[in-house]
Amino acid sequence: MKLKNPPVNSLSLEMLTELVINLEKLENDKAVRGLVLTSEYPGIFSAGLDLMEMCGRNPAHYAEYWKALQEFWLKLYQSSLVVVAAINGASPAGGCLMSLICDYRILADNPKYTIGLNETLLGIVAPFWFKDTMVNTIGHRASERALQLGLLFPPAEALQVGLVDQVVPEDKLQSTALSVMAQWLAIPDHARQLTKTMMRKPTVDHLVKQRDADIQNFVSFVSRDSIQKSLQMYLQKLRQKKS
Ligand SMILES: CC/C=C\C/C=C\C/C=C\C/C=C/C(=O)SCCNC(=O)CCNC(=O)[C@H](O)C(C)(C)COP(=O)(O)OP(=O)(O)OC[C@H]1O[C@@H](n2cnc3c(N)ncnc32)[C@H](O)[C@@H]1OP(=O)(O)O
Repeated sequence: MKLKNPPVNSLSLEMLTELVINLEKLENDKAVRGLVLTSEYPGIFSAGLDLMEMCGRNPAHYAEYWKALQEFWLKLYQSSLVVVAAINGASPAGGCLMSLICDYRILADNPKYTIGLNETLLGIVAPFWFKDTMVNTIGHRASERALQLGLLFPPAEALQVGLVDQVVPEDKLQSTALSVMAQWLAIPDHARQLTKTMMRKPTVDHLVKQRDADIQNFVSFVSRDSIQKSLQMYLQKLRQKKS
């Protein structure tokens, strides 16, 4: 599946909705057992959540957006398919989250392709289920440091901390993803799927129990004037980068 939402594959409401629909289609297709997730635009895997969905909108929109994000996370994290992320570009914040909920992560070796949950750099806080997903991958101490500092790891460091499973030359990314997929598909589906469910259930249950409260938290947090100001300033900085 190639992510295709120009210019930076941000996770807009429309993109999240389409991703869920496409995942459902693939899961319902008995001929499909695995999925390689990559970007149509080498250089950018995903810029994460769409900042335009979180700026200057009304509370009902924020709630709808957050619910769609939760839905996407729940769908992909619990997918019965083998999901391999072939990360062919920068993967900050929500882009990193999307990689973390796959089963295996391969990052192309390019110093510009950084990955991490950098929310604090924007003056916002990674929600508990982003944090849980990261802790499940790299452990508590490394997550605490990465989250507080909003670290974006270049490939060698991402590998060292365990944020990705493999770093390969850019021209070997797709072939590596296919051989990893073959290895995972050699395992009987039912045993692998039940194991995945068992490993992920506590984290899923944590969000499911708190879903409505989490939406309310997001809406009140993102509606604050101070947060709106931080996000606007961050967007402005991104735009000024060009001039
Ligand atoms: C108590 C807690 C309770 C509840 C929790 C509450 C809040 C927590 C909320 C949310 C968690 C947030 C998660 C996120 O994912 S936020 C998004 C974070 N993303 C980033 O920081 C990445 C920003 N982008 C970049 O660094 C670069 O764009 C990138 C490296 C991806 C690509 O660089 P490049 O030089 O190729 O392109 P640019 O010129 O920078 O960008 C082109 C164009 O795209 C716009 N853009 C970039 N990123 C985003 C984005 N995430 N959303 C929307 N738009 C984006 C950028 O402004 C440019 O636009 P324009 O100038 O108009 O062409």
